[in-house]
Amino acid sequence: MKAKILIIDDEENIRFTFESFLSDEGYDVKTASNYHEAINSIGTSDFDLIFADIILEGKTGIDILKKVKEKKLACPVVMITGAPNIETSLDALRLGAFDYILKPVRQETLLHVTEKALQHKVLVDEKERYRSNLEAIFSSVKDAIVTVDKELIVLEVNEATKGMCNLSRNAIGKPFASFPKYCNEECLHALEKTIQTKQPVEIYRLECKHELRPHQVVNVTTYPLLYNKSIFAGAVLVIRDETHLVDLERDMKERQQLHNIVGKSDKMQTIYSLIENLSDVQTTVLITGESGTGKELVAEALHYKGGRDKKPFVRVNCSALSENLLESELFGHVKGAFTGAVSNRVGRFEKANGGTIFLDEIGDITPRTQLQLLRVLQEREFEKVGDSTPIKVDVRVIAATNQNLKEKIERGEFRKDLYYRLKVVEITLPPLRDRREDIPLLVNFFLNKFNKKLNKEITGISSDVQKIFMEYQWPGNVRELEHIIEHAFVLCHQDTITVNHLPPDLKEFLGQKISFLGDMKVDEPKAILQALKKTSWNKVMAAHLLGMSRRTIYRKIHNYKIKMRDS
Ligand SMILES: Nc1ncnc2c1ncn2[C@@H]1O[C@H](COP(=O)(O)OP(=O)(O)OP(=O)(O)O)[C@@H](O)[C@H]1O
Repeated sequence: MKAKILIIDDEENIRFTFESFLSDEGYDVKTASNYHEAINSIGTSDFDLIFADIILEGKTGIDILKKVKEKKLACPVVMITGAPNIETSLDALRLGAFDYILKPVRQETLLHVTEKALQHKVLVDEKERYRSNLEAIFSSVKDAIVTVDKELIVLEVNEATKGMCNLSRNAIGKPFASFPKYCNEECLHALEKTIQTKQPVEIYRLECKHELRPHQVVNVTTYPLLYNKSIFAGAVLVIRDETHLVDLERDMKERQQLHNIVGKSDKMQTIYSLIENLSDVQTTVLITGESGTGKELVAEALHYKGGRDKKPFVRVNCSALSENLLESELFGHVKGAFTGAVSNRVGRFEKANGGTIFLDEIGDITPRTQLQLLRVLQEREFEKVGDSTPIKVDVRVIAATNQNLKEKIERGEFRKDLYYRLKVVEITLPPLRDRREDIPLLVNFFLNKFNKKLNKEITGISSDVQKIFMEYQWPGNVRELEHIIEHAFVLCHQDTITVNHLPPDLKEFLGQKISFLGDMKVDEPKAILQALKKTSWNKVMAAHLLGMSRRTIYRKIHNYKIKMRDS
């Protein structure tokens, strides 16, 4: 764009000469013959440079200069002056004029000054842009920022500091230490340390004990303030409010449920955080864990807590179908693709477009399906059975298995490349016996569920039942607990579930435990042997039945020289 220049002079020949010299050089030139005309032009147009005669019928070029400064315009002003007025021109320089040129004006001088002034304007504009960007950042960030000089005098304070520390811009120019801070002043000490050592200081999760914001927790950082990258000039204090995050973490720690998953143990808190971190990213997730631990619930939570929740969640049980049927179920088929394919069929991948496909029991798929799946994961496209047209889909894949896929890989039954594609992130659900503290919560959850479903008013379980639940091994995990409570609901016609309402297995468990403990007093090796036989030689379960620790049973088996079935 052409630079815009204004010439202000009451002498027509000067205006004419300047205009023709500068227009010839490609500048956009306007002229004004007196002060009022000039002020009018300045008010209506943005100039990159102004030439103003020192003497202007009743006014001076200095008046023009003052007006430009008053309006905070960035354009340089060059004075045009005759020899007797040099003094005035020097005054003008002191007042901020960029330069002056002497009459009679030579063309080269004019062009040279013009070029210099315009270059200067470019630099000033650049600096101003930089400054206003910084200012915008400084005032818009949510962190409180304070800068101080080496004497701890406040140089700058941003908006956020008012809310967090009750410190406003009135503090500028005054000692930082002189303000009532209503807090433990740890930030002041951090600043003092940075001033002394010229090193940054970081305080993580500081409770500032602020009288006006009693729960406030902040991260405090101080940095040395360097001019020209090396001259130490003071320090910057940055305070980040972490209160919300700390509250959130506290809530998460006490969380008892996420979506339909129930549990408050630490193990479940870890699972909840994983789900929340993964719900909005599109990575493939492999969910592992014993049968009945809630893998499908986790898959649903990942889908419904993320951005795909309005799109379909499609579940496929990979073990329920033969290879051919599974293939057509997953990818669809066209009419006539095989005997029985009487019409076109849309596959589950296509149905899940935009949403999530949950491939349950992934460990059971055949090598051919494994290969097809690998291709979908790699290329996000597949073909229907009996058709060669590739179909592109945007589907998030979540897979689950209760099998040990690594062992399957070693046995050559599962593709390693597919395993790694599926297991971008793995969520491993703990068995119920490893999070027994969740059992009472789960029991309540299922009591509520079945009271509603079966229209009953059962309020709790007896202490014997509670004891059994807390000690039983739960090989079927939460599903088994749910079924046992459902079973008890059918038999129970009072307000409390007792041992009589439990299935025979569990009643037996209690009986065994009592009789073993009785035997123990008489003949310990016999009781251990019996417990081992009852539990199919599972030492951990036998120890449990006998109420001893795993280490104790190992030691006693060794001391009594009890022969294990297969040793
Ligand atoms: N943490 C939990 N909170 C509430 N219910 C649960 C929880 N875990 C499992 N369940 C319940 O247990 C049953 C089994 O859960 P789910 O089908 O998700 O387990 P799974 O690990 O996928 O089992 P499988 O490997 O046999 O497919 C469901 O009825 C589910 O609602």
